[in-house]
Amino acid sequence: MTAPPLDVRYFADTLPDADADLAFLLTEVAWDDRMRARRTASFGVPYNYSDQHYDPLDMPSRIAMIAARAAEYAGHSFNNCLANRYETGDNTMGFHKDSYEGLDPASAIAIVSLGATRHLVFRSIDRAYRTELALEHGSLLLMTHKTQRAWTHGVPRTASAGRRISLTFRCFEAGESAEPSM
Ligand SMILES: O=C(O)CCC(=O)C(=O)O
Ligand SMILES: [Fe+2]
Repeated sequence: MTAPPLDVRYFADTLPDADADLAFLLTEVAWDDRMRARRTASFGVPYNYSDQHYDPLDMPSRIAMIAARAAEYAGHSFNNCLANRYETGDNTMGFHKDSYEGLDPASAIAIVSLGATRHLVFRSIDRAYRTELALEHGSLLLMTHKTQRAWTHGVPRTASAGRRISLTFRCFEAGESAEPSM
């Protein structure tokens, strides 16, 4: 048996001003407390994520600049940013596949990381294979649709990890999420 291809690309040090980006996100964002495992926020087109609905919200210019940066690496633009705030190593994300419902199937999903390094663990759908990537401050990871079909991913608990924020960028087709708000 061989592991399915893990179609991801990792880039270190992609942001010119990562420390200021982190400071901005910590202080200027209205974080949502509806999820138990971590806090979230959504910018751009409306989004239904993990059973929660997020209304449309203009991207602040600092986030729009990071989206533009991610677009340079991905080769296409992004119109939603779902931010995750992990206050300590006890904040986690369980294994899941990112849904491509409403997304351009040819687009990538980008994860920009700020703050403490956390590991993104990938597990093949048949659970036979496991691999992980350290997501460092200022890094960018691109994942394709193919990756979501063959692997799940998650951010496990990490003893004594410091604060981390991830910005996940998605490209919804026609600027609309799968289930537009009424
Ligand atoms: O925080 C991370 O790096 C993982 C984010 C993620 O997988 C997601 O938002 O779907
Ligand atoms: Fe994900």
